[in-house]
Amino acid sequence: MANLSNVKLNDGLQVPVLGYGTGTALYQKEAKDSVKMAYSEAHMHHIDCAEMYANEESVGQAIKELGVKRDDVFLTTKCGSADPRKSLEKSLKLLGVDQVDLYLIHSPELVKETGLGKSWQIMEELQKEGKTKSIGVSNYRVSDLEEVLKVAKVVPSVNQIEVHPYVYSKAQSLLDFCHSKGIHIESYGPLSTLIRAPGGPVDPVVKNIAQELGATEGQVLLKWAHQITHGGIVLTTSSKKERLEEQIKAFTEIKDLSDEQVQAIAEAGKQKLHRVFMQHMDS
Ligand SMILES: NC(=O)c1ccc[n+]([C@@H]2O[C@H](COP(=O)([O-])OP(=O)(O)OC[C@H]3O[C@@H](n4cnc5c(N)ncnc54)[C@H](O)[C@@H]3O)[C@@H](O)[C@H]2O)c1
Ligand SMILES: OCCc1c[nH]c2ccccc12
Repeated sequence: MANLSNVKLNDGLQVPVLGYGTGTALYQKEAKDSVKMAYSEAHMHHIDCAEMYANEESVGQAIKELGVKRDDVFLTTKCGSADPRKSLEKSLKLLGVDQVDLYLIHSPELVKETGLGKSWQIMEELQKEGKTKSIGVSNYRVSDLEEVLKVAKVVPSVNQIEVHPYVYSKAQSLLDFCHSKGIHIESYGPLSTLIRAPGGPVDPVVKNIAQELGATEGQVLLKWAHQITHGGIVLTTSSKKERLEEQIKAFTEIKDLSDEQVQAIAEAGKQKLHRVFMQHMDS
C-alpha cells in the first residue's frame, strides 16, 4: 500500500493527511483494539484523541501494546477544561507518553473564564516546555482567532472544525481567514452528508463524481474536505478494517477532484444547512 502523504504545518511539523478519530463512534468506548487495528492493518498512524472522549488510557494501552517507536505515531489530544496545563498533564499520564505531537483547545467555550488570550499563552508555555510539539485550536470562529492572535507569539498551527458540504456556506469565511493566516484546517465529520443527513441535494452530485472517478461516495467526500480546505488534514473513523482501507485509498489511489467537481459539491451543499457538532459555530 502506498504511503499517506503529510501536510506541513506553519511550524514545520509534518502531519499525515488522514487521521483516525477516537471521538464520535468510539466516544467513551474502549479504543484499544480499534486503534491497534487501525495502526497495524490500515496504516492509520495519526490518531486524534481528546480528554473529553474519555478513552485516552485505552489509546495509550494500544500504543504500548503495538510496541511502536514514539516517532512512528502522530498523536493529537485536546484540552477539555478551562486549564490547558492541568488537562495536558493528565492526558500525558493517561496516554503514557512524555509529549504529544499536537495539542488543541477543544472549544473556545471551555476557556471563556480563563480568557482566550490567557489560555493561548499557557499553550505557548506548554509547547516551550516540550510537552507538545505543536499547538492549535478547535471549533474557533474568526472572532475567537482574532482574540488569540492579538496576544499570540505562536500562530495556532491548526483549527480543527466540522467540514462537509452542509456547513460549507457557514464555514467559507473561516476557511478563508485561516488560509490567510497560515492556520491549517483539520476537517472532522467529513462523511456527514452521506451518513448523518442522507437524501439531500449533495447526494446525487457526489454519486455522479464517484462514478466519474471510479471512487466510492465516501472517498469523494474525504477528498472534497481535503481540497476545499486548501490541502487540509481530514479526520474520519471506523472500527471496520475494510472501511479504513477505503478511506486511506482516497489519498493514495484516487485522483484529485477537478476544480469544477469541488465547486459542484460546494454549490449543492449551500442548499442545505446541517451542523452536527458545536452549535456555537453558527453564533
Ligand atoms: N474537535 C471536535 O469538536 C470534533 C468533533 C467531532 C469529531 N472530531 C474528531 O474527528 C473524528 C472523525 O469525526 P467523525 O466521526 O464525525 O467523521 P466522519 O464524518 O468521517 O464519520 C465517521 C463515521 O462514519 C462511519 N463510516 C465510515 N465510513 C463509512 C462508509 N463508507 N459508509 C457509512 N458509514 C461510514 C464510521 O463508522 C464512523 O462512525 C472523530 O472521531 C474525532 O476524533 C472532533
Ligand atoms: O469532539 C467533539 C465531539 C465529541 C465527540 N465525542 C465527544 C464527547 C464529549 C464531548 C464532545 C464530543
